[in-house]
Amino acid sequence: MVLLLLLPRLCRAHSALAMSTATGTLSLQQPLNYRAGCRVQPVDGGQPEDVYEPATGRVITKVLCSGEKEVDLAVQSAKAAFQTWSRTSGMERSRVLLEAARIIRERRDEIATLETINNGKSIFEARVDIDISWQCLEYYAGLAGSLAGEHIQLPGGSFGYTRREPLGVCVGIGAWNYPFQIACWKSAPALACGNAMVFKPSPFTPISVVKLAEIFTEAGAPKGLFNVVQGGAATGQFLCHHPDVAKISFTGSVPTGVKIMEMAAKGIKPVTLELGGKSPLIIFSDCSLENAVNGALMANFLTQGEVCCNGTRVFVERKILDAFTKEVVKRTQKIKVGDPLQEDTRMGALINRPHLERVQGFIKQAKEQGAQVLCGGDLYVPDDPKLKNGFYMQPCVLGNCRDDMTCVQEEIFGPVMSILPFDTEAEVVERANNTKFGLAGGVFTRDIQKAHRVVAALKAGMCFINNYNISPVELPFGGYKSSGFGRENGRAAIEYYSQLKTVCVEMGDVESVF
Ligand SMILES: NC(=O)c1ccc[n+]([C@@H]2O[C@H](COP(=O)([O-])OP(=O)(O)OC[C@H]3O[C@@H](n4cnc5c(N)ncnc54)[C@H](O)[C@@H]3O)[C@@H](O)[C@H]2O)c1
Ligand SMILES: C[N+](C)(C)CCCC=O
Repeated sequence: MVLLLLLPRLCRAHSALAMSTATGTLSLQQPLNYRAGCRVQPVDGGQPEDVYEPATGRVITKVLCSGEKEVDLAVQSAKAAFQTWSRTSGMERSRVLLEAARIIRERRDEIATLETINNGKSIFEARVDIDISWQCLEYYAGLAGSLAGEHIQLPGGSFGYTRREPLGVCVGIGAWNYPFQIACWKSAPALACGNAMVFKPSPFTPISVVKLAEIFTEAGAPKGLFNVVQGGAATGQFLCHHPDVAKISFTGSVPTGVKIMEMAAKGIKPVTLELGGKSPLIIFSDCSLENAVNGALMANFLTQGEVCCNGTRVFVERKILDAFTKEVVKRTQKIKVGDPLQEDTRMGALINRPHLERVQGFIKQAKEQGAQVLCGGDLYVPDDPKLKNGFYMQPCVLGNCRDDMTCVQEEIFGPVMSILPFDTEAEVVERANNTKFGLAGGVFTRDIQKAHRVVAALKAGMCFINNYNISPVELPFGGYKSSGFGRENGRAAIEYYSQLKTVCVEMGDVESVF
């Protein structure tokens, strides 16, 4: 049965999906832009682009890319909302964020289902993403009421104080791997600080973020506080160049990050860049092997390996190389690939056909360069006929890798783990840092001094000891080197969505030097 949603303009009602939505059945016709508290069709823009369900390869809707006029309308809508929102107290903002968090929690399954259908990740994981999303809103709701400056005493009873003020209209540009979560990681601190936002998701995953926009409105946010424009590079450029935009927060690839920074430089706009990675995971022989194997799987195979902070360079101390490799291969072969809406599936479909082919190309090149495929790497065609055009592959473990191979140097953004033996701590730290990236890193060992020594030496923004890829929203997340700068989550993100005003107050007479 095809579920057809013909709801052209949805200003009040939240558009609930039937929870029985199954793989291969969803078809959407709702507008995907959101402005001034309503779903709207863009007033200008280019050709519609197909939006896929990766699990089946079906087109589920078309996205209309917003042009310059639509982008301007969205920015003006945000600017108007900013006038009122920026004057509210932190406690008032907190209430809206808490209510939005509550609604997300209530609609967890519905949003997770949409995310799974549009992204291809398993429903099991999508639910975790939605949990992290509402937790993020709750966390910044908690901080909103305590945002404050300081009071500084000066000579003669004079004093100064600082005010933490919002920036204005912030732009969020997202990648396709965590569509809803990325939008929450950006909007929650932005709105908590008193900003308004225009968000542009990836054109591959345009759907779930509009749900977030509806939820903010339903939670009591002023109309226009959170707007959505759709499209790719051209739409993103209109946003970045817009003179009324105060800040750009970007999640995506390094090459696009460079372009974003160049555009932002022209307008002296601050940027947060959450970019790619090729992170090291270091397994010492004194680790718990079971935990290390679990950690390596977590570091490589969530969301079909399409995760920025994945620990894809797995350095294993030679003494345990065989035991670790044997176990990791055995466990990888057991990962259930298939229909992402099935409860027991643990790996769904990659985002689209070109990306699947790109990942396959990396594996082919790895073999040509001397790597050994220890398991997986082939395309996977599920038995279910409705899934036969989906974008599946078997998770892959590569052995016999060297640091100079392309599979070890470049971000593959797919389910491909490279195993690299090492002998000493000094050697592995040097090799781990020998990369242009610096997003994350991990260490497995029972030696607590060694663990802290090694993470201190890693040139990476997010380090894990004896775990990998967990995401408490209380912890700042972001990169070193080419993986970007600025931080999302934690108290640190407040710095990137606010500015400090200093007020100097004279309590005596002015002593003029003239
Ligand atoms: N560090 C992080 O937190 C994080 C999180 C998720 C993904 N990523 C990275 O994202 C990449 C994969 O995502 P992707 O393929 O969507 O990246 P991408 O750079 O192709 O696109 C990201 C976003 O930028 C937009 N865009 C593209 N060109 C633009 C331009 N010239 N001006 C303005 N906007 C433009 C896209 O439409 C999309 O919304 C990987 O490298 C991954 O590591 C990083
Ligand atoms: C939630 N994770 C797994 C830490 C991923 C964060 C976003 C990176 O792509």
